[in-house]
Amino acid sequence: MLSMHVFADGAALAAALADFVASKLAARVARDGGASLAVSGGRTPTRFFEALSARDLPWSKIGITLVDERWVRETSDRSNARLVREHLLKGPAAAARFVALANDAPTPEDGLFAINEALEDLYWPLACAVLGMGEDGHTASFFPGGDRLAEVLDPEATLGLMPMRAPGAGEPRITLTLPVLLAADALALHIEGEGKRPVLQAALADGPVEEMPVRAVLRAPRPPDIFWCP
Ligand SMILES: O=C1O[C@H](COP(=O)(O)O)[C@@H](O)[C@H](O)[C@H]1O
Repeated sequence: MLSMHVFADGAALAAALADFVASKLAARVARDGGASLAVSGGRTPTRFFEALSARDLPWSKIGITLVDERWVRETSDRSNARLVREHLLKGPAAAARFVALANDAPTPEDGLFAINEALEDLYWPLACAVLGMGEDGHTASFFPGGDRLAEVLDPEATLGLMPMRAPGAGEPRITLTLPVLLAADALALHIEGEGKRPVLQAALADGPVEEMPVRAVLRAPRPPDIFWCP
């Protein structure tokens, strides 16, 4: 059953999504002594990151990583890690442990082993994953036409992290796979802007997952909470 949370504006959405994520993190820290969060990049999450960074949480017990990354240096304004460092890992949240999904290796394939090793230090499964959605219906780096789309969407995928290349993706990518995301205690889908309203409507309608890969999470047995504002 889908839960749709609709807000008048991005500030109200950011505050509510920060509360949602903070509650999931706090619950896992209370239960396990630590918790992990995976966040998306792109343009949408900035306000949410700022709101979450100010929440009163035991940040030193919290690990943060990304849902997906573009294979670029952190100096690039296309870097999702850069967005996290500038807008989330500040104030109290600076005490969190951050594992980036890109490194200096020339390709995602070359860098994968080291990233997987670093990810082992986080608490699994994730307490929460926050997804975004592109206007082409991608989420994470599950792109229409992606060269490894079938593998990342495979519910039995044994790898948690995979490279991805796609015509609409720009740079080579790296992404958490669907089973890792669906194993999270809670999943949120964060969508802002009138331009994405028809995209979400189309994604919620019938049609192949390969055309709009965000359908893979919308049709999951435990679908995400959707946080939407115009
Ligand atoms: O490329 C990406 O795009 C999506 C959506 O980004 P937005 O700019 O439309 O908010 C994002 O969720 C993903 O993490 C990012 O790598």
